[in-house]
Amino acid sequence: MGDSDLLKGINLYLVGMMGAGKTTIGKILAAQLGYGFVDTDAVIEQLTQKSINQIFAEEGETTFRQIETKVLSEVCAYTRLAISTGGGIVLRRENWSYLHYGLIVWLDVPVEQLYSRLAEDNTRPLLQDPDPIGKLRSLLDERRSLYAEADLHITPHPQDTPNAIAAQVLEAIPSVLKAGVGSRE
Ligand SMILES: Nc1ncnc2c1ncn2[C@@H]1O[C@H](COP(=O)(O)OP(=O)(O)O)[C@@H](O)[C@H]1O
Ligand SMILES: O=C(O)C1=C[C@@H](OP(=O)(O)O)[C@@H](O)[C@H](O)C1
Ligand SMILES: [Mg+2]
Repeated sequence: MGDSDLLKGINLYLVGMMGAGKTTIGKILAAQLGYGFVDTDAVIEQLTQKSINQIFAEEGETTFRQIETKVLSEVCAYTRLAISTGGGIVLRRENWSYLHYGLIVWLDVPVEQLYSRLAEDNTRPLLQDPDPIGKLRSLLDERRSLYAEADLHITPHPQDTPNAIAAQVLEAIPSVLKAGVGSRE
């Protein structure tokens, strides 16, 4: 069953750290809203025909960030999408001008949990570091105040399933819509 009128067609953007569950929960939210689903990393991989690891290794993070901004600038022109972003989308000020066309949701998950989810995962180039937990901590320190610019701040409990977290997001949406989100005023 789709809750298609909840957001009145406005896009929903998930932001937050690597491993927060943006890709996983974005898919569930899209289905529940009756929206399309877009993952900016997946679009970047399709467009370049390279994995995120390959782009970082062969072209560097700056080029990745340029492509990410281009993809976001194009995706934001559509409506009725749930969009899972990459964890670093908040870094470029220009990206906020696109994100703010929609409702921005921060999935705020503790570093220990991010680490336990990603410890065996080698698809996050920024975590290919001798001290991945320290790296997660320092990235979160740099980004916390940026994530906090989101319209909605969700702090799931460690044992919450993706479905339960999606339900928390849907439940919280009406309260923030009253604040005029999506109107760019
Ligand atoms: N609520 C959750 N509980 C347990 N595992 C989760 C949860 N959300 C995501 N995961 C797992 O954590 C990993 C990272 O999730 P992902 O959706 O790719 O995060 P992100 O896109 O934010 O980096 C995946 O293996 C996913 O299955
Ligand atoms: O936090 C980051 O800077 C990044 C997060 C990744 O996406 P996820 O947040 O979906 O893991 C991906 O965009 C890239 O590896 C960089
Ligand atoms: Mg992701």
